[in-house]
Amino acid sequence: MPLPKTIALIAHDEKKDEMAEFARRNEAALMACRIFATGTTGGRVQAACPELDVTPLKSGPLGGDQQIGALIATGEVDMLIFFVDPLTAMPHDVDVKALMRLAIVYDIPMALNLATAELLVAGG
Ligand SMILES: O=C(CO)COP(=O)(O)O
Repeated sequence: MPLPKTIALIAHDEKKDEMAEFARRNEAALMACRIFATGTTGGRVQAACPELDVTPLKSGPLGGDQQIGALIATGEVDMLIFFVDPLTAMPHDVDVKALMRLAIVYDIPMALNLATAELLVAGG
């Protein structure tokens, strides 16, 4: 199954290396997609894979999660890959929860860890 046309990529700080490696490993599949990302994540992904079509939004704590939530609500993002750090308290935890809630409300595929993200890009 081909990937959806538009994907959001987000990684908390402790997971950004993992996201950059994930993007590199799956660069061929991601080439077919428009990618939205929170600010710092987008910069890391673009640096790792300069050929990818990455649109960076605001950094997560400054509203980036909410921007991606709005894109899900308007049907402009149809898959979410979000490498969450479960061991660090976040000042914008409510934004993170709101984003996950919208992904559930609009029933888009959502991966919150590497294992699930690999399944999604493999079409599983
Ligand atoms: O905080 C984030 C998601 O909640 C990620 O934001 P950055 O990609 O800007 O670090």
